[in-house]
Amino acid sequence: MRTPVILLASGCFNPLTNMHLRMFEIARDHLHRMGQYDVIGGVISPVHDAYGKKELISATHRLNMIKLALQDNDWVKLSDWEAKQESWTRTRQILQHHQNVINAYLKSENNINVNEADLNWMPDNIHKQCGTNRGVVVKLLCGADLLESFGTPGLWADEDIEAIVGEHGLVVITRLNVNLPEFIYNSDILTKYLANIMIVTEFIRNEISSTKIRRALRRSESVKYLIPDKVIDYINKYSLYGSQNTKIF
Ligand SMILES: Nc1ncnc2c1ncn2[C@@H]1O[C@H](COP(=O)(O)OP(=O)(O)OP(=O)(O)O)[C@@H](O)[C@H]1O
Ligand SMILES: O=C(O)c1ccc[n+]([C@@H]2O[C@H](COP(=O)([O-])O)[C@@H](O)[C@H]2O)c1
Repeated sequence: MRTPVILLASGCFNPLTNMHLRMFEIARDHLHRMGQYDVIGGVISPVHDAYGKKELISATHRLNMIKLALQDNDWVKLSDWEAKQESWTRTRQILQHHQNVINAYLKSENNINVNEADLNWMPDNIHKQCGTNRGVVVKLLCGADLLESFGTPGLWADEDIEAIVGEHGLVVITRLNVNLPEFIYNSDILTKYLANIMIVTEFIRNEISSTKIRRALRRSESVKYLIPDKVIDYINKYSLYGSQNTKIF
């Protein structure tokens, strides 16, 4: 029997790009082709404002843009749990929270109090898709650069990396200039849990990044077809990313 999986992408989404949405599609295709997993949902979890990364705009705006971008998406949902915590939360805790909540909910057959915020990111027809006996695994969906950041000294705790890879698992999308097999080979922890790391090769190479989108916006260059139209309208409306009086349609 296939294991039900939710793919969770945590990051800045500053702003959300078409590549963020595409990551979910290619990861789901890949996992289904492998035959071992049943991807029952996708979750986008934008980072808390307190993460404090340069140029990070408020979570309110980032959440609103994701909501607009997902309006026509029938399987990827927004989770605002991380962004609404008191402060920044480690990725390990985010994965654990989502996995615990969904499994408790499934076991209880609706009889526990799940708060509104958590109901919002759960897949539609979750009971039908999973029944009560099949535990859902929440896997971290990320790009190769995020995996590479595991090697930045002092950034991630070793025990967190071990829990993320060992208890959840990674689905990693290739990115230009990152040699994933070599990076994994050089890490003892990653090699130990190799079976839990799925590498998804994006053959239709595409280097859209939020950094490049912000740069284009600052320079009044068009970002159409790189981010969803509704997100462009929102950026225009609130003059985000230095886009005042610019032509970004
Ligand atoms: N072009 C891409 N290819 C593969 N993965 C990507 C790509 N763009 C973003 N991602 C992944 O999406 C997740 C969320 O990323 P994030 O919001 O930090 O996007 P980003 O575009 O890399 O941001 P920034 O340019 O601001 O650093 C991360 O796991 C990141 O690796
Ligand atoms: O959990 C950790 O220890 C941890 C350490 C560094 C980064 N992260 C997460 O990694 C995500 C991407 O960060 P960044 O800086 O690459 O945009 C963001 O969601 C952070 O919360 C998480």
